[in-house]
Amino acid sequence: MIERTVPRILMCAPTFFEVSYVINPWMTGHVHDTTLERSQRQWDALRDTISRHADVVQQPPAEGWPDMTFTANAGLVFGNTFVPSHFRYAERQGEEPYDRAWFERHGFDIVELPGGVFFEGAGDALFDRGVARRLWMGHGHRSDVAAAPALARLLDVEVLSLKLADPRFYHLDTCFCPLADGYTLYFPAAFDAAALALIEQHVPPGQRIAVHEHDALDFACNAVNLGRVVILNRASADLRSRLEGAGFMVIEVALDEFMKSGGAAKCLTLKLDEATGA
Ligand SMILES: NC(=O)NCCC[C@H](N)C(=O)O
Repeated sequence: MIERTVPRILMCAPTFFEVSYVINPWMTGHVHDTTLERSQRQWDALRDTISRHADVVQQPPAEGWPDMTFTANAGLVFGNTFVPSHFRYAERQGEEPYDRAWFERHGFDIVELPGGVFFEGAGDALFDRGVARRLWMGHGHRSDVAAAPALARLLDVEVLSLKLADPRFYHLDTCFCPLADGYTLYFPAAFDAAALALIEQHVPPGQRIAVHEHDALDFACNAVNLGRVVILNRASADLRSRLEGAGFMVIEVALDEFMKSGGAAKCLTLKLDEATGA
C-alpha cells in the first residue's frame, strides 16, 4: 500500500452537539449548558488548524445523536479496514449505522468484532507511532477487555491492554497519546499498576512524557499529532517546553465547550490513513 503524504482526518460538524445526558463524569452539571454558536466556533478553529497539516474530510452529522461529533469513537481504521464500534451506552448506539454506512460508502472493508463485545474505536484503541503494528487498547470503562484479543486476531497486530483506573479518564485517548517516533504522552495516575508497568516496559524512559494532573484535566493528552505538530486544548508552560524539547510544535485550540461532554481535540478527529506498516 502506498502511504499518503498528507493524512486525511475525519471530522463531523457539531450541528446537533449538546450535552443532553450524562455518561461520563465531565457531563455532570452540563446538561443543556453548551451553545451551538460556541461549539461551532471552536470546532471551526480546530478544523482550520488541522487543515493546515492534513486534509479534513467531513462526515454529515445526524440529528438526535449529539456525540456523533466525536468521530474518534466511530471505530478503528487500519489500512483499508474499518472495525466498527459497539457503544456501551444506548445514548450512543444510534450512531453506529451512520458510521458503518459512511465507511462502506467510502470503500473501506468492514471487519466485525464478535457480537456482544463493547468497543469504542479510536477512543480506546491507539496505534503506536514508533513500533509498527502495535496497538494500545484501553478498557475498564467503555471497551471490553475481550476486544483486545479479537483485534489482535482480526488485524494481525500486537495489542497491549491497559486497564483504566480513573472514571474521569474513561477512554484511553483522554490520558494516553502515542506521538511520532515513539514518544508517548500520558497521565500515569489514570492507569492501574499493571498497565503502568506495561507502558514503562514498552516505552523507553527518554520517550515517556508523563503529564501532571492539571494538564491531564485540561485534556492535554487528548492531542492530535500530525508529524511534528501537536494540536491540543491547552498545555502548561512546563509541558509545552518538554514537548518542544522533544522536537514537537504545540498548537493550542480552545475546546472547553466539548470538554463539557468529556472530549477535546483528539476525540473530534479520526485518522483515515492508519499505516499498516507491513
Ligand atoms: N474520548 C473520546 O474519544 N470521545 C469523547 C466522547 C464524549 C461522549 N460524551 C461520551 O461520553 O462518549
